[in-house]
Amino acid sequence: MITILNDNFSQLNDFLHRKTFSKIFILVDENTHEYCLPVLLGNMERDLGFEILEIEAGEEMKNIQTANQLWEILTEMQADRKALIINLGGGVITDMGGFVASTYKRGIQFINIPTTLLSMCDASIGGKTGIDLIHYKNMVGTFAFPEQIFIYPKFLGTLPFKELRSGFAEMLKHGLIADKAHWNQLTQISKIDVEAVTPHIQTSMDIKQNVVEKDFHESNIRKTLNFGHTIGHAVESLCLQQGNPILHGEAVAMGMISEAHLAYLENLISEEDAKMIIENIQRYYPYLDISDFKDEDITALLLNDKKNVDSKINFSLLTEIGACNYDHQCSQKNILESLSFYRNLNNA
Ligand SMILES: NC(=O)c1ccc[n+]([C@@H]2O[C@H](COP(=O)([O-])OP(=O)(O)OC[C@H]3O[C@@H](n4cnc5c(N)ncnc54)[C@H](O)[C@@H]3O)[C@@H](O)[C@H]2O)c1
Ligand SMILES: O=C(O)C(=O)C[C@@H](O)[C@H](O)[C@H](O)COP(=O)(O)O
Ligand SMILES: [Zn+2]
Repeated sequence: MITILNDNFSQLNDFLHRKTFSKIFILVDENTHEYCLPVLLGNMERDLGFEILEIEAGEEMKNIQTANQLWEILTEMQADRKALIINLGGGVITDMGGFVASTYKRGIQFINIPTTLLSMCDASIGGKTGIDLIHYKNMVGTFAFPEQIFIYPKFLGTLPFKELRSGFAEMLKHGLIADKAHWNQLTQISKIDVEAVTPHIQTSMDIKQNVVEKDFHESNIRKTLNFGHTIGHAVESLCLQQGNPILHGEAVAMGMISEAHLAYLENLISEEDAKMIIENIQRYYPYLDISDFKDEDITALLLNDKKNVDSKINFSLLTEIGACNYDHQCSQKNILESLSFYRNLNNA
């Protein structure tokens, strides 16, 4: 269940009082500790005891070493099966905290309080938890629903612009795969800022939740939420491997451009639609230099995508603006052409 919080967080206090938790752990990173924790603690009723778990910020922390440290701390603090983890942060915190909670003592309860645009509209919803393996994105994880998701849009007030823009990419994705009107409204935004994006958060959350309700375990339609991620994740992984991480939404924006062109090459959408989608995404996102990455390096990662079966690369591609297929296999020639199309945008 998703709740938009009042300014006094009364729904959160009600939830915490209704259920009896043996201990409450609040997972934060250094930035959500500084900017969001004081707001949460200022509104949480005093009789509720808690412990703070803090990790460094960034995708590089979403790994087994961090998970292990958190499992060890929970053990040292004698967290039992009635303990609760509150994930207060962006997608790294909700993915990591959800993973740690869903595996510790075979699963304890957790709630998500997302603090980035990306985690409000996407990562905190749907129960995909996980960590990266070496540089491979989200290779180890669980499907585990949070008990509740509490949204407080005012947290966005301290979010850096690049992070806001990163989350906007997943919102654009929601419009492209499922709701043309959402896409049309988002693309009317000339400057991404909190004021412009906030009115669209609810629609974007609803799109994600609707898809997840139909297919929690990603057997079919949930794969559409992976549009832009097949190529996007490969590029994000390579950047992570180089020690030069990019933001998830920046990778998804790049992936959506390549995959929109790929959908055109595969005769799924018209050239005109592909061009319109690509030009709009380019309005918001600077060109991402992938010239260092060889086709073989990208293809090797595509071959490990989680949607693949029998060593065949399964794409989720647009069939129109507002609709997306899945399990679509493309010719190798078209995949490589979509990458070279992206590289050439630099000179266009
Ligand atoms: N599970 C899912 O369904 C799902 C969906 C999309 C993305 N993801 C994952 O989410 C991650 C990306 O999430 P993200 O973009 O939220 O990144 P993030 O968690 O790294 O947060 C981005 C940055 O903003 C800081 N921050 C967070 N809230 C803030 C605030 N209110 N004020 C100031 N700074 C703040 C963080 O400390 C961090 O430095 C990736 O690992 C991606 O794979 C998961
Ligand atoms: O919730 C989903 O399903 C998604 O695919 C949403 C994506 O935006 C998100 O990045 C997700 O973590 C990708 O999952 P993965 O299974 O490709 O790792
Ligand atoms: Zn994503």
